[in-house]
Amino acid sequence: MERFGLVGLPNAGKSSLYNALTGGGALAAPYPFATKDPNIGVAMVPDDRLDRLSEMSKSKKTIHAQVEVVDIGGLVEGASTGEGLGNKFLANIREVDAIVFVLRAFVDDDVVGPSDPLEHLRIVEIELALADLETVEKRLHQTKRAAKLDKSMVAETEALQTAFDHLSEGLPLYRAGLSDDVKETLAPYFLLTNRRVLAVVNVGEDDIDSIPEKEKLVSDEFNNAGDNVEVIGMCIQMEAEAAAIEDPDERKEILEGFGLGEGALFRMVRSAYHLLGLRTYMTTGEQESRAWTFKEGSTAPVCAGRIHGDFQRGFIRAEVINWEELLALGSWNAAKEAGKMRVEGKDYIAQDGDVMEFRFNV
Ligand SMILES: Nc1ncnc2c1ncn2[C@@H]1O[C@H](COP(=O)(O)OP(=O)(O)OP(=O)(O)O)[C@@H](O)[C@H]1O
Ligand SMILES: [Mg+2]
Repeated sequence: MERFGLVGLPNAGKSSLYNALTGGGALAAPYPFATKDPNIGVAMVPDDRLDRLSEMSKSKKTIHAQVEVVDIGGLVEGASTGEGLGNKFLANIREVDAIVFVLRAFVDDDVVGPSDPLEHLRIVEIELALADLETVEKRLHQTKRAAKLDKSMVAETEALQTAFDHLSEGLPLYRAGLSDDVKETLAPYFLLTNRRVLAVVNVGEDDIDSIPEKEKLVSDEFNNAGDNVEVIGMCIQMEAEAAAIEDPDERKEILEGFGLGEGALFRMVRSAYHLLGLRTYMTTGEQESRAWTFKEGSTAPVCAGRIHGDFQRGFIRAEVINWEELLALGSWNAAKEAGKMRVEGKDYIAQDGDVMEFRFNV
């Protein structure tokens, strides 16, 4: 399962966001370092397309895609050299697929810490870049020596040198405009900044109207990050309160009452999912309708393998139709009879929103 890691200063709202996403019971408290050990939970990826297919098929079960969320302790200036919880927490985020920055913009005198999201961003970025610099420096030292004897080490050495140059200027790698080749060469080092970032700007309850403005403030700051970064503003406190309500209709009412529309959590999970290059295909039937996650560009057999290895090994063909088209036709059988079902082979590149059924033989 893909993992998102929440990163930010103490009291930024990480645990509150974690609770809102996972329904989990992480301690959210108005003092720094409330979180010491990481909380790990599962968040559902909401998808209206799946709900509608499930309704069409009168499915007994509806199973949404899921992602894992990791809530870690707050980081402070000097974390990369051991301040606060120090380097320990950095280890907790090395293995996440995407980093979510939680940047505080709410003002509350009872909750210590700055309320300027740009100050939060500055500290978080410096600490992550410094941690990466340390990793890169150590490794560069070794590969430089090795490259003298072994020419196959040259590309790696060059990639590390490029990373070193950017990081030593305090520039996180997602802002450095690295080529795909360099990025890939660096991938085995699990660098913290060699990946995409979703930044959540956490505004106060009385400040909902300022969300677009705060989003822009932070987006502008990321102007050299290209499409490696997405920014989303929300009031985590209110989103968390709404998310705690079990009844979906009641929750909707509360969100609308707050003036929050469908709520920002759904939007956030979808953005993060998309940012990671993750896509969804669906299966639907009387037993269940289910969303399956695949990496953009995957072939039909790879998608089939998400269900079961045998589906991939013994793949023969896939029957495919776009979800909206299927919905308009009303049922799988109707689509078949109308000749709208496409038969695709092993080279087919799956598309987001495909509904598929696989034929296989093992
Ligand atoms: N948008 C908001 N407006 C007002 N208060 C908020 C908002 N978001 C979070 N808070 C409050 O701020 C405090 C800190 O939140 P939380 O514990 O989630 O932070 P954290 O980032 O997990 O901190 P730590 O790093 O110490 O674990 C909590 O009391 C929480 O209720
Ligand atoms: Mg916390």
